[in-house]
Amino acid sequence: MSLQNTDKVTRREDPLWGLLPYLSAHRMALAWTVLVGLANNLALVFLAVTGSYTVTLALVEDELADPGWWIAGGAAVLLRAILTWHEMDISHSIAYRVLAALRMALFDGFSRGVPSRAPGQHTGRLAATAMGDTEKLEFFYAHTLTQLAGSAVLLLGGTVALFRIGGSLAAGLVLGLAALVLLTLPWLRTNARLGEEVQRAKADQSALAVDLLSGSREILGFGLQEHVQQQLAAATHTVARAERRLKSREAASASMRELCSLGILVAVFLAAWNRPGLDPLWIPAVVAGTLTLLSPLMEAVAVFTQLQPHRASAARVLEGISMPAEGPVLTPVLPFAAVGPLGIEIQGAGFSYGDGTTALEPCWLSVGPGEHLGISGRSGAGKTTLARLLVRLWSPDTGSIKLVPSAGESVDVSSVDPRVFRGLVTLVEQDATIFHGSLLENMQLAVPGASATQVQGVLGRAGLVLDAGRWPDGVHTMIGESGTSVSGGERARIALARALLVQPRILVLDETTASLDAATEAVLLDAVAALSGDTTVITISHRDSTLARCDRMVDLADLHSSPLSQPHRPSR
Ligand SMILES: Nc1ncnc2c1ncn2[C@@H]1O[C@H](COP(=O)(O)OP(=O)(O)OP(=O)(O)O)[C@@H](O)[C@H]1O
Repeated sequence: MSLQNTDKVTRREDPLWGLLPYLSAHRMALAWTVLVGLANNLALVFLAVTGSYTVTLALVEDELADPGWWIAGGAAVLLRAILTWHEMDISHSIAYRVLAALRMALFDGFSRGVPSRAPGQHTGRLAATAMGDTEKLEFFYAHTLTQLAGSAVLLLGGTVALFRIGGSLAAGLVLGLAALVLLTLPWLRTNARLGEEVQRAKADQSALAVDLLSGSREILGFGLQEHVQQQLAAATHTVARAERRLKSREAASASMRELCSLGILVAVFLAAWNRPGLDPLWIPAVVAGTLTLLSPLMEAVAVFTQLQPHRASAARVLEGISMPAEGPVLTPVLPFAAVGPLGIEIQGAGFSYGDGTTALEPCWLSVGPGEHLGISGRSGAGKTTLARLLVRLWSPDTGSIKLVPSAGESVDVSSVDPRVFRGLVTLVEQDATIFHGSLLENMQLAVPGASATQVQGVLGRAGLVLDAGRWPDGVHTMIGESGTSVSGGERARIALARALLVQPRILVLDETTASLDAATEAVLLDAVAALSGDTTVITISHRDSTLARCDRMVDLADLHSSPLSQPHRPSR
């Protein structure tokens, strides 16, 4: 699942093309940018030609050009002013749209595929892809692609125009550009390697920054500040060194391009000079026009030398976007609108992680609608894995998990519309994430639009009373990133309240109360017990005291045989 492993993406297609379908909504805007850029470049070429001609005429012949030339020149200046402003305006707007489209598709992919948390996967690298790679590609699609398309048209138009003046002039341009491409080719591989080195160094730096920020307590606790500073300095140095090498290479490439530009200009000048029948007054205009034409063409060649790092960025983004869902939805999606509590039927469900580790041996279990079941088991038996299968974060490799309504057909969890399913089954884990923001904002993640009164009510049911001393702004009190300002007990109550707000039919609690003292746990268990009958509850815990109030208790180790041969344990 690692984003560094690009094998999963189909390599038959260039990843830069592969991302285009995600931008298809903006294709008209992109095409318009190409047209505007092209018109702007043409206006510049026209301005250079008319300007040079009128100046040459005045200097050499001591004669003012016809008013038509001045009017055309003035119109070109005006047109360029308008087009430059418009180009800047639309290219910024399209850049933001491209960035938003790529990031939305990427975060969709991450949210589908990231729950597996494979060992090679790192939040810092995912962040580097979401921030750095997408920005690089935003520039590519919003500016570079349009620039390349415009340059191709300019090259064609310029060659035809020069050819009409004389074949040797066009030959000077084409041969000069061909020489530049030939000189550039051997550098491509090294440029690509250097570009990728920079991206890799930045991704490593991002991963390190995430690790250091999340481990700040350990850093202080173990007195590792100096070590951390050295690590950061080394990572920064690696990025700087890679960037320096890339920049020097780019500077050398730029010098080579300028040399070739000069060669082309000299060739065009000599060809024009030797062109019989060409009025010498037009020679500076031809050279000026060619010079203006060359600037975007040279930039296009420069872009070509830097395509490979863009390709690598596109491959990483495409891989993120194409992450396979860990809990895919089976088609057809079945209508499921059962009322009342839901039971669960687990039939031989087993699961292995991508690295082949068997996390859960096939197991069988029936939970009746409205039942409160407790599951215990040794550490590493697969309890958390089972909880995540129940809420469809992942899909079982073997067997099935079905929702059982009080009346009507059972339905495989994978066939239920994801939006419907999220309202039916909710999981609360021990380390439930609290997001940066206020208490209310955290609660509204579960139910957007939930009112302050609703939130207060549900917090009260979970045993969290918002007294003014501790919660000065009530539900609007900020609780900080990862819930920095809340205690373990408060975090557990907030997480439970957030789940209760959804009013799920099935509530799965995975060690939710594990870090709480007996009194705090009792409050939470009371809130859970009050659900009995309306909501099916599955409580996973090591502690017998936590499971004591369940209707029935099972040990995960006993579930690996079919229901008939499972050992019988007395109900409460
Ligand atoms: N992302 C992962 N990749 C590979 N193996 C994993 C991953 N997560 C868990 N495992 C392994 O799967 C097995 C089951 O893990 P799980 O967390 O489900 O057990 P558990 O019963 O909840 O354990 P505990 O009671 O200690 O929390 C363990 O052997 C664990 O090492």
